[in-house]
Amino acid sequence: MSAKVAVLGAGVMGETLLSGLIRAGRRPEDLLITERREERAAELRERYGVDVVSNLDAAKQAETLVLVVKPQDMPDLLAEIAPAVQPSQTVISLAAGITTKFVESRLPEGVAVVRVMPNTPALVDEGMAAISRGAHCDESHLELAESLLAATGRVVRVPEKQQDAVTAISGSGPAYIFFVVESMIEAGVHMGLPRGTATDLVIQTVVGSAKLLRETGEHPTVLRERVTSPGGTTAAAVRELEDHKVRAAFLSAIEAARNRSRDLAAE
Ligand SMILES: NC(=O)C1=CN([C@@H]2O[C@H](COP(=O)(O)OP(=O)(O)OC[C@H]3O[C@@H](n4cnc5c(N)ncnc54)[C@H](OP(=O)(O)O)[C@@H]3O)[C@@H](O)[C@H]2O)C=CC1
Ligand SMILES: O=C(O)[C@@H]1CCC=N1
Repeated sequence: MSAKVAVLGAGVMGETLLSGLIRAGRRPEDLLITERREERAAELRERYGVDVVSNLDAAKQAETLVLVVKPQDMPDLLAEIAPAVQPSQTVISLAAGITTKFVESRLPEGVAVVRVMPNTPALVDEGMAAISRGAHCDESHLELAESLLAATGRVVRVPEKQQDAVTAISGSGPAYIFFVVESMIEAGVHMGLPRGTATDLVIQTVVGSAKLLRETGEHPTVLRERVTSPGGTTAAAVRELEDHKVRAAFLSAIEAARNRSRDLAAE
């Protein structure tokens, strides 16, 4: 068995990981991908110079199998690869809600399974991934998963019982930020700013605020207070956000994502 890494299901997240591995210096000949639709397979072959093979061939040829299909497609994928998977291989699942137990129970006894929750900023090497060990993992399997995910950003280890909450925070999180960005741009346009100007203002404000959080290490409340002059504009805005229960809405939204993650394995 070669040291190949196979990405099974190269949609949004699979391609994000694949492109990160190539940017980090992995040779296309050490990578394999699988795809259901021929036109998508051709596009990826052309873009990255990687071989596209069947799921079964990927399971026969690669030492590491990274499963990146939708949770609902996992049972079929696992049934397809199970006859070829051996305990010497490492299986890394990126699917929301799918537990290591779910994967282990559908593969031969003893296969090491690592559960990962990545996010799409990995496309610009600013990803946040959380990894958890399955029943048959040792340190080497976790280090293998870390080395793959570190190609596209930060990696932390979490107990698997935290993965549904992680999914709701950092997995889905970019969507909440984009929702805020869209809302702020629309507000700017509503007040008469050209759309391009509003977009530039909002994006730089988000990037600058994120850097301020990361580089100062200050609590967000402290940073928000620094923006909030007494009796000023920010205080007027924050009062509206509180009146509209935006904080409570975030709590409910993120709990809904967590609950959805819990339900996904049962579908
Ligand atoms: N998008 C995100 O931000 C994140 C996604 N994830 C997880 O990543 C996984 C993929 O999500 P995402 O990339 O958004 O979804 P996509 O639908 O974009 O990607 C899934 C890909 O897998 C293909 N596929 C499905 N079944 C098979 C199969 N049996 N063999 C080979 N390929 C197959 C799909 O083909 P087809 O188009 O024909 O269905 C599709 O191209 C999910 O489990 C999700 O929970 C995790 C974190 C973040
Ligand atoms: O929406 C989803 O289900 C996936 C998992 C986390 C982000 N996207």
